[in-house]
Amino acid sequence: MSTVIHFSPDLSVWILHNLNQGCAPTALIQEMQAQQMTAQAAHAIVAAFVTARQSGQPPPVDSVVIEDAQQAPQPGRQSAQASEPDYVYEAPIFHSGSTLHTTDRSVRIAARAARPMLAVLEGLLSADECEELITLARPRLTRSTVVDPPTGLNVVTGQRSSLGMFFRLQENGLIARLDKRISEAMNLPIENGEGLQILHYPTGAGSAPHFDFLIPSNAANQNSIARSGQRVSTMVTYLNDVASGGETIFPQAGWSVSPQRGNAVYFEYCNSRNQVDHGSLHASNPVERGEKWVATKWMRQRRFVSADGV
Ligand SMILES: O=C(O)CCC(=O)C(=O)O
Ligand SMILES: [Fe+2]
Repeated sequence: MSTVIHFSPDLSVWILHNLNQGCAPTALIQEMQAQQMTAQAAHAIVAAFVTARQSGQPPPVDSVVIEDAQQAPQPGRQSAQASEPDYVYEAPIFHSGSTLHTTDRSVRIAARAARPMLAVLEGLLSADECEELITLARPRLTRSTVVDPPTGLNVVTGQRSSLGMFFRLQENGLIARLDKRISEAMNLPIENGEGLQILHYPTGAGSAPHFDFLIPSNAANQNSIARSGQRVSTMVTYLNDVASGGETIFPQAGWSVSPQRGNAVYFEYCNSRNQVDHGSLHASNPVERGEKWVATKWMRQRRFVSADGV
């Protein structure tokens, strides 16, 4: 199910003007909320404009479509939507400080943001580890054909789509070492992690804006949430340098993270009240030149148990 949010030409002109002036998207969202628009509608509209700008696409004309999972306001439901509590930013799960120390590697935190909570890590993986992951994953890649916005999985746009595969948790020595290091960096137990996912984006491929958390109203997610709890955080590690394009973008934060081999972007989006942060919306810009490889780790609230019980 999806909902169309219409907006006026005046609003469109206002958003474009302010973005061109360098206004922060969050400031626009706040102003729209001050004008009685719901947080969800304001987020969705501004995110659509920012995403279009960052990916060189034309801006939306007079409407945006959002999934019910994003809890879109519908005409006549404004008051119900307005009363929905905003996401409460609690103390991050993530480490504080400018360097984090895992068992076998110290990793520098190059930058961080609070809302959404995200951080850029330098040198989480060595160049050799990145190469080894690509070598092991390459023969096992399958096309990411599932386009499923409610789950945030494998959502691919562009003329070509990405290819992906999953390693089983600790399936060999290298993966065990990396599962341990990445879980330490994410400050959660190794068993809360889903198996490491490798994605390969050929030239032209990217991913559409999506959330990584599971949408509880989606029947397909309910069993998974019952088994392992919600997803709470993501670590995307870049396995190669991309000649041009392929940035991970966070439209609502106005952030764009360049893919650089061994570096990673971390973000979290679920608090102890089980609220999920719609500010964690993100996408991969299409790869303009070269190719892009990433390793993604998703963490759950509890030990991860897959559909087949392992
Ligand atoms: O490739 C990226 O930059 C983002 C990957 C991503 O969003 C995901 O794996 O969920
Ligand atoms: Fe994602």
